[in-house]
Amino acid sequence: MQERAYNAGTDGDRATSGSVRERLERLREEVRYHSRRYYIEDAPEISDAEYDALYAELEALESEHPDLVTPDSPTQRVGGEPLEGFREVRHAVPMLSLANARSPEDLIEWDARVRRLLGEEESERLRYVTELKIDGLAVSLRYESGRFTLGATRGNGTVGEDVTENLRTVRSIPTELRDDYPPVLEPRGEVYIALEPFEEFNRRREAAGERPFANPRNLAAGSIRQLDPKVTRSRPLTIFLYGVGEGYANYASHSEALAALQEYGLRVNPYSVHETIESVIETCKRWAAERESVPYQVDGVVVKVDSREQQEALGSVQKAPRWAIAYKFEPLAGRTKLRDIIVNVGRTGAVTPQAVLEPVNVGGVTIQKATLHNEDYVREKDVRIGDTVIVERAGDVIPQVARAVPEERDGSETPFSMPTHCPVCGEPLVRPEGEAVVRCVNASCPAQALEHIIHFVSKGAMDIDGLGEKLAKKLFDLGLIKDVATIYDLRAEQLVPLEGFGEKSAENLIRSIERSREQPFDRLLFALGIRHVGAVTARLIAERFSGEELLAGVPSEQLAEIDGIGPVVAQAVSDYFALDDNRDLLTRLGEKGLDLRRIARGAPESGPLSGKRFVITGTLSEPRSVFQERIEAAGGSVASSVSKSTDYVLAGEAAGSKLEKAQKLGVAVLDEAAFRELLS
Ligand SMILES: NC(=O)c1ccc[n+]([C@@H]2O[C@H](COP(=O)([O-])OP(=O)(O)OC[C@H]3O[C@@H](n4cnc5c(N)ncnc54)[C@H](O)[C@@H]3O)[C@@H](O)[C@H]2O)c1
Ligand SMILES: [Zn+2]
Repeated sequence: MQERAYNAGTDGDRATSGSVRERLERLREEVRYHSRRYYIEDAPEISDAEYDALYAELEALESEHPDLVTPDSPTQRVGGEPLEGFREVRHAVPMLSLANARSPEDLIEWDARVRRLLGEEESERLRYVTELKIDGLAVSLRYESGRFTLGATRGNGTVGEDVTENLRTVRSIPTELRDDYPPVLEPRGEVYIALEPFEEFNRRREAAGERPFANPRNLAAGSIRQLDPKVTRSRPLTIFLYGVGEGYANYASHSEALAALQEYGLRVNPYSVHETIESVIETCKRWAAERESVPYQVDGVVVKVDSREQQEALGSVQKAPRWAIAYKFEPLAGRTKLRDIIVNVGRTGAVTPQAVLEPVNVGGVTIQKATLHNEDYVREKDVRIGDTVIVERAGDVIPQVARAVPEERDGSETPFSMPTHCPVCGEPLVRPEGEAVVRCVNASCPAQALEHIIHFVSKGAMDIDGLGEKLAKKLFDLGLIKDVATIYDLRAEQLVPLEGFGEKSAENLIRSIERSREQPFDRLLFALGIRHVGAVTARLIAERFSGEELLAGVPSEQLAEIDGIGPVVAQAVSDYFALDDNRDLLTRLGEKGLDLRRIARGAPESGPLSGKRFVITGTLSEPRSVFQERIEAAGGSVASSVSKSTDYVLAGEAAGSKLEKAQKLGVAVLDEAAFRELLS
């Protein structure tokens, strides 16, 4: 299996690639190879999305040819074999995998099947539980008379590895349960590492000259399947429990079991209960849209039939129960061709290489451009023009080229070299010492002015509807706008003769420019594009200082007194206003009627939470937007960072630095129950 695995999966002309039997065997070999890399060696070579695509192809082909399905096919077996060096543990109740749903339609189909199997009468009391699908390592914990006696990995589902000593080092796994637990209880869950500690861990590793880990899942799995518990202890592992193996019969339902686990002192994955599949779908969609608000890696939502009796009636097929299904989020990675590498001059003069891609759908968004960060990155990753590349979208970060696929090269690919002169103004570029970034330092470089304009009119900034990147460039090239202040001098007559404009659309644009004058001062401050000043920082500054005050000059020490603003940001802001050109710009904007007043704290409206400022952190039983809506409906508001002016922090599971900050500042912290009470 040294042959490059994924070639077969992307083979265009399948009819010529041998008989179905051969193709099946080749796919199986590939899937087996990558399963071994993933489950046994904790060192995957391809992304989950790529693996899932291979697996789906195998499944599809097998379902077309059911007679060719062999019992040793990866579709028929769970995970991997136990590692040597560990004692084997035979699971009393098998630890299974989950069937996948990739769309709401899949869930509807699954619901119909469940109802059909249960029969009409039973279906009437059908309830579902939804939980986030955590990307970590499945383990089973055995408690006898309330004492932790045995911990095991899933292994191949029937036989796992004894990792008791390693699990003892995980602080969120209690050695003793509290309250009245059953004599034998086997809670099951996922050991994982949250994103923040993962990044911190990698930072420290890199500082020590060691290689960083690719993702939290690999680090968590590698840390548990580790022969030396001392190493495990040094890893920021934690656990969420989401089920019970042996001892499950003590509970009438899944949700009852979860509530009990919580009573015993175990950390339970947040969950919510639903009466209909529509409500389940709604929740799945919300989580998909808000997956980035979850402080640990999740790749979907698990939907489970709540009643234990119903679960038993439904039973299992092959390697997964019929009573549960995983709604998978769209992968945030895709594979495509790199057509070209161009360089982009940003509004701070930073010159960054950008990938021009063959359009590819990544997590529901079509991507045509992605960042390549800087010259060193391109060199280290050896990304060449013409390469097949893997593109990733992580959080709200700009898509990036994660790596090239060198196996796909045909020799026509060309390496990239950074230009020596600014592609926009022609001045020589400089690379300040110790920096990875190449810059154009020409203050009158038009690229910077144009980038400023594009940022200024964008959605999060002044939000001028109808004035997008393309049009901004056109107006700039025609000399109709020179800087952001001149946007407000535009007249409809100037627009009408332009291609794509009529009288009506010209007036519409002028109207939306007019409207943008009413944007609050923090938006304007953000729109100016001051280095390091994002939307949140702008708001913090605008709460304290007005435009006039900033124009008069606020010393950086005074800015740094604002909670949430550090010395670097404070310096950048005071530097900005120290420049005549910048002061002049703000003055001109003020003359054009833009609001330079400080924004006062939100005036109280009616409602039990009127005037109260919330920050939401951690994972709650429902997506954050649900809670935000409730807060706003009750007259409160939600901010993204904790400061002295925050009234409450609503904290779910695995709340990180925001919770710490709230505690430090003495801000009241609410859990869901306390929040509900406050609302009523
Ligand atoms: N990159 C690779 O090379 C590679 C190789 C093999 C597998 N994989 C990845 O592994 C996954 C497939 O793994 P699988 O078949 O073991 O199962 P799965 O991850 O799809 O589903 C079952 C597992 O989900 C986990 N889980 C998380 N939250 C849960 C919850 N709330 N309730 C119940 N279970 C929960 C449990 O560990 C359980 O064992 C895919 O995401 C696949 O992409 C990747
Ligand atoms: Zn330039």
